[in-house]
This record gives sequence, C-alpha cells and structure tokens, in this order.
Amino acid sequence: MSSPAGIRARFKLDYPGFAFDVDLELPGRGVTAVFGPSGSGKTTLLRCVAGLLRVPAGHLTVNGETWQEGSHFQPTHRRPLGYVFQEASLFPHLTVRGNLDYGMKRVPVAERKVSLDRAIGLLGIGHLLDRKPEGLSGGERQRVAIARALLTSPRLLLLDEPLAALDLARKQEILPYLERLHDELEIPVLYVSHAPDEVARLADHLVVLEAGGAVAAGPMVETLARLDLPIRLGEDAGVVLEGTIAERDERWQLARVDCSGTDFWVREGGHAPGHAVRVRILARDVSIALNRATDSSILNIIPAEVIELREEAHPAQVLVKLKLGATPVLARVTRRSVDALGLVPGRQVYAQIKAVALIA
Ligand SMILES: Nc1ncnc2c1ncn2[C@@H]1O[C@H](COP(=O)(O)OP(=O)(O)OP(=O)(O)O)[C@@H](O)[C@H]1O
Repeated sequence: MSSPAGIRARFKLDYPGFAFDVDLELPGRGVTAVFGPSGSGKTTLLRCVAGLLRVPAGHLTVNGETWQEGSHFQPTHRRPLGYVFQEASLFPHLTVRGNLDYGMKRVPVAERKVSLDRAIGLLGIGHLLDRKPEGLSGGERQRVAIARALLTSPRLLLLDEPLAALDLARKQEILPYLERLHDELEIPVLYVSHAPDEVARLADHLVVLEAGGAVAAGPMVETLARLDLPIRLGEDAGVVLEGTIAERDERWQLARVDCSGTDFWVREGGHAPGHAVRVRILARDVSIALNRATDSSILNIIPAEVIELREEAHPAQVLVKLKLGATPVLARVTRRSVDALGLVPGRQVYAQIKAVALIA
C-alpha cells in the first residue's frame, strides 16, 4: 500500500528538562515555516527528520516514502534531502564549481532532477563559479550552499535559519532567491526561522513549537488569524494574505491587490498587474464601523462579518476576527467599542483598514 502525499512526522524524545513530543501532518509541497522561541525544539525536529537524531519510536514518511517506522531507520546519507544550516559548510579547498559538482555527483545521472544550470540560475551564482568560499560574502556562501543542496535532487529541503548569520542588507539580497525557489521548485521545504519577515514572505504553512510540542500547525493565513494563538509575525498580531496586483493607479501611486476576491488598495510597489504579492495587515490598523463612512481618509472600507472575539491581556482591548468574503482579518478595538457597536459573532460590519503593507 502506498502512503499518501505529504509529510507525516511523529517523534518523541526525553532529554533531562526537555520533553519533545510532536505528531505532524505537513503538506508535501511549498514552504513550511517552523516557528517558535529559542529552545522550543525547532532544530531537534529537523535533526529527527534528517535522521541525525534517532528517536526509538519515531515515524516519518515523505511523499509516500517511509524513512522511519518501527525498526526501519533510513540513515541520513540514504535520505534524499538537502540540509542548509546557519553557517554554510562549503569545502574551503574547492571552488564554487567544485562544491557544486560534489553535490551533483552524489546523485546518479538518471535521478538528477535539478540541472547545474538551473541551480546556478535560481541562486544567481554564475559569476562566482571560479572563486573559493573564502572569497565570498556570507550571503553568497549561503546561496552556493543552497544550490549545492538542490543539486543533490532532494525530495525534502531542510533550511535551519539559513539567513540568521547575515546582516539585514545581505538578508534582503538573498530573500528574492529563496522566493524564486518557493515559486519554481516542487521540493517541499522545512524552514526554521525566528524572523517574522522571512516567514511572512516565504511560508505557506506554519508549525508553531513551544517547549517541545506543536501548539499549532496549519496553512499560514488561517493559522495567523487564530485568536487563541499568541503568534506575532512582527510587532503585532495580524494576517498575511496572498494576492495578485489587479490594477495600478499611477496618478496616486497606488495598486489594487486582489486577495481571493477581496480587494485592498496599497502603496505602489512597482509590480505589474498579474504579479503575485503578499500583503500584511496588522490588527492595530483595522477598525470597525457599522456603516460605510463616506467622508473618511481610509481607502479600504470593506463589508465584513464578525466571526469571533477574544479579550486581550489588557482588559480594555479585544481582538476581533472578521471575514471579508473568504478572507480573515484581525482587528483590535476597545471593549467599550465592542459594547457600543454590539459586536457579536455573525454581525455584519465594515472593516476600515488604515494600512496594508505590501511585503513581497
Ligand atoms: N543532546 C542534548 N541533551 C540534552 N538536551 C538537549 C540536547 N540537545 C538539545 N537539547 C535541548 O533541547 C531543547 C531544544 O533544542 P533545539 O536546538 O531543538 O531548540 P531550538 O528551538 O532550535 O532553539 P534555537 O532557536 O535557540 O536554535 C533545548 O532546551 C536544548 O537544550
């Protein structure tokens, strides 16, 4: 019997003072961000998946292939995966080309899925091929390390804080390459990161770890919109939505973004109509009205339904989940406003969205 597509990972491990116990069903494609505080078990999860840690009663299948079950344990070198850590571990005596060849030659010709040219093109490293690692910047080294991992034709890519050692400028330089991988490759990626901006730009799916357990796992949009989770991608609760540029308004330097049928006006980002983008809407930028204001400075006033309310740590404030068509958005309002407007689940209102940030 063949196993279904997707990744099924079940691991249980007891260190003194740290119990790790996860049972995850993850999609077999796209980027799954593994998010959580320091010491929550993110690297432990990746090490279990890679087979670097052998957990006695673990289970792992990746898109139909069983890598661990009962006494069956496929050792790391027999798992078709690419692993890139915080610090790229390139061979210092080999040129970039030599490092890439090394990755590629580990795979028989018939099984190669990513060609040398493709990997070089995706990561933009064609001009670096004759250099040695010591002559590369941190960002360039990481790009070479990712290209080398791709050349092993992995069926799973594990990226453990690949940008953490880089400064902001280098991060900004490498993120577009990671976005290209996301858009163009079918290989599923588990991406450990502390950085909200990386997660917001790259992830399709989120796993949130806390003290060795998964407190949430699901599609990014829905998971960020959950009121019972204290996830903050950035300085506030909020959602990240995927959409496409529907229209540009050159006169006012604005663009209309269509997110699953709900339109938002945003500041222009130079993208042509049809371009796929992500937008971030923070709860503090959303207010609620019972009627559509006609004399407001707010561009985005959208019919919405109240779905759920949850009191916040400060008793004056309430977080409200709204649905704008199929699109969830969070709003932060005062408890007094909840009372004054009679906000209860099912109530039809208008979401007034002051700022929508175009993030990629
Ligand atoms: N070999 C070990 N023996 C005992 N405890 C360990 C061992 N390896 C890891 N731990 C503990 O397991 C916990 C989780 O570690 P892990 O590296 O997975 O966390 P993390 O979420 O990746 O953290 P960070 O974000 O700081 O990298 C930590 O408390 C760590 O001290």
